[in-house]
Amino acid sequence: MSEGWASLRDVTSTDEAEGLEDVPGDVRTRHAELAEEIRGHQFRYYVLDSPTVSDAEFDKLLRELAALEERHPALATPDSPTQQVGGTFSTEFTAVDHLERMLSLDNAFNADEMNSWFDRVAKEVGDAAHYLCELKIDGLAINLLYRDGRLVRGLTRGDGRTGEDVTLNVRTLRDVPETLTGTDEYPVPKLVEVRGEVFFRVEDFLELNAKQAEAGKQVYANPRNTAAGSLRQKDPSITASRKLRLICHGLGKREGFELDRQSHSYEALRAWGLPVSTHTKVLSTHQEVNDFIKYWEEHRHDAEHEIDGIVIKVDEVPLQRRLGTTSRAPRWAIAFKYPPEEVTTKLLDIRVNVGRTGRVTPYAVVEPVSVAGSTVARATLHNASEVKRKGVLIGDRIVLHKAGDVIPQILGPVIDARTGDEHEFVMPVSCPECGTLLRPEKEADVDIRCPNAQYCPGQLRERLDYIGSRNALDIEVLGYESATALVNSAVYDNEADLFDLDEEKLKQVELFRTISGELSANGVKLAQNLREAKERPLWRVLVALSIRHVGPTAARALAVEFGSLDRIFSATDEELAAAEGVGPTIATALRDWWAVDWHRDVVERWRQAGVKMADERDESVPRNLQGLSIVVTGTLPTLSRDEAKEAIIARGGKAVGSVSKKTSFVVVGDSPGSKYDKAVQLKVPVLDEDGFRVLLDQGPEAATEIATIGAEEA
Ligand SMILES: NC(=O)c1ccc[n+]([C@@H]2O[C@H](COP(=O)([O-])OP(=O)(O)OC[C@H]3O[C@@H](n4cnc5c(N)ncnc54)[C@H](O)[C@@H]3O)[C@@H](O)[C@H]2O)c1
Ligand SMILES: [Zn+2]
Repeated sequence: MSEGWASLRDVTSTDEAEGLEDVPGDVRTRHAELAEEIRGHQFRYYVLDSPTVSDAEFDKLLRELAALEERHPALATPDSPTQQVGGTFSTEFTAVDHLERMLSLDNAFNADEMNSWFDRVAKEVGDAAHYLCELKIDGLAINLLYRDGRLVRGLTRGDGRTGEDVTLNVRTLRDVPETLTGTDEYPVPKLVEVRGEVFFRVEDFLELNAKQAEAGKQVYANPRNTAAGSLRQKDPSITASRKLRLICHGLGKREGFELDRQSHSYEALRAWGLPVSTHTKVLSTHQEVNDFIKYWEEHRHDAEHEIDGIVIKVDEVPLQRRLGTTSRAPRWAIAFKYPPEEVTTKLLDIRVNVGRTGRVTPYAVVEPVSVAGSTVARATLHNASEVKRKGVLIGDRIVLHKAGDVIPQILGPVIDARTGDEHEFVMPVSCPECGTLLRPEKEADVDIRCPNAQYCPGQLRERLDYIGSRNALDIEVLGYESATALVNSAVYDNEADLFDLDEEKLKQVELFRTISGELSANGVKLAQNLREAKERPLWRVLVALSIRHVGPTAARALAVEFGSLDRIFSATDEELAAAEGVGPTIATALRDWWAVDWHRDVVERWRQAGVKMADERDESVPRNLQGLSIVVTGTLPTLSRDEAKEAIIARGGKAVGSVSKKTSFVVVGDSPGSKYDKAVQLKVPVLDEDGFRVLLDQGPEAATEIATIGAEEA
């Protein structure tokens, strides 16, 4: 069990005899410094809505403090941040006392800490508890006081005893009713303090930022702090202009009614006309709770708002009373916190990279940092103007964001952490790989490129690496390392040479040679792979040519429509435009590409080497999926994802990537993830592989009959 967590709850019941004067001086100093630093962060977070460290770093400081106090319990005086509800209040607002204290929550960061909490609950009240599991909304806490069903006050949490009066602001939220309704079962109460969270839905936050950007204003860094800043406005009309939302998750002082389950109080809240979460569940076993935690960790971004964890509460109010509270948090609840998605780290350098199409993009090298469960050392910056827009300097402390599998992103600098030693990034004027002067392709382009496509080693390497990728010819041995070695060797000048690489030639490349001068196992494999790759379907060959805008989707469409490379390159603009998903941009790109001499030479040399440049069209395949959009997700039992897509396109359908109302069918295999959930939510017909085969063979009507829709399937 973690020490920090234990101390948060155990300090009051300890019987250690050490007094404050017995604590070594250096420990006392460290404790005082740490406490001071924490208070500073709390002030910036709660009062200024502008923290300078990430939540994860803040939590780490708090835990360090708690660990000191566990070793030296005398340090845990009532004014220590470990013993208090975190906040404070600003003089901008009138300070008003809560009728009943607002508390914080204790945290669990892993399964062990969760188990310790379960054990503790069981020890106090036996195993009888039900667990109310909720999303931990990343917003700011609010306390609404209703007297005889009328809203009389809205307070921020403040220090838990006293909050800031934000009644006028709260009144502008459309989720906050002025008067409560009631039902027979839950009549309007005489008095109730309602606790909830004010937040931005992700969608609304992005919209707000889009508007800011459009108006040329600074975008907001994160929804939580923006929500806090939006609510705590002197001018309520500003609050009113933001789409702030509310979800209620508890009660404070109450008069004139009694409820024996926390979950019943949510029914009451709903009956009174207050919003509660639809994701809440009452569960009875530890396993179920752990599954809930795990489920939401994987589906963290499926909620309409940001979440930073799960809150687990003992549902029975009498048991809650028996468990009681510490000075800062209830013992009957715990917050399971997920790994942070936002951290701060140091921006060590900004370098540039030359891409497959010559685009030169800056990227950030950062001090390695753990975020969203993986270690990040690099982040993309897209282009020079983005570096400017973000306002980051080399040497800055920066805020880094990473969600799930998405590429890490720099949000901006921590201005207050600047020392004066930082310096501006300057975009190079010439290509770092070949020295050619960089320039935008067209005057208005933000991107600058190396125009030396035929000889730039950077571009050659990136293109060759791409040729080997799963998107293109799918050649296992042809990865970044092989591509680099080939480009640096005498046997490869450009793509034209690719299919001439046989055993003899590969033996001349150091990477593919053993110490005794033989061809290595990888070399043998590469030669073999290249021979096999000559038989790949047309769309893969087309992708391998690295024509701008012609990725797998467009290439598949072109292959189905025209059947051969010759026909694609000799098609008129009208003919190209008639192909599903092929627009004028792609038509122009194809034409521009073909106009370059050495490009045509590549095609010619590949042809001579025996690369198949046409698909045999199987006329027996019916075009029975025309006009349909089909999503394939998860692992199908026998078909690969690519095979499934090819089958769809061959029949005139569209294989699309994301589920929307316009999707005709969603084909799901094992572990389908959020696309399946979305299909259920939007009531899009869902097929398994068998159903998919019916769709391919017999068409949409037959498939609709056997599809499952919405909640029909468990
Ligand atoms: N970055 C900084 O400088 C800085 C400074 C201070 C605090 N913080 C961050 O603020 C948080 C600490 O604040 P805290 O004391 O409010 O603790 P907390 O946010 O960990 O938990 C308590 C709060 O969770 C909220 N909550 C959300 N969903 C809930 C639900 N379903 N049920 C019950 N409560 C729910 C409540 O408003 C409650 O007050 C930490 O995440 C900490 O990192 C950061
Ligand atoms: Zn170059």
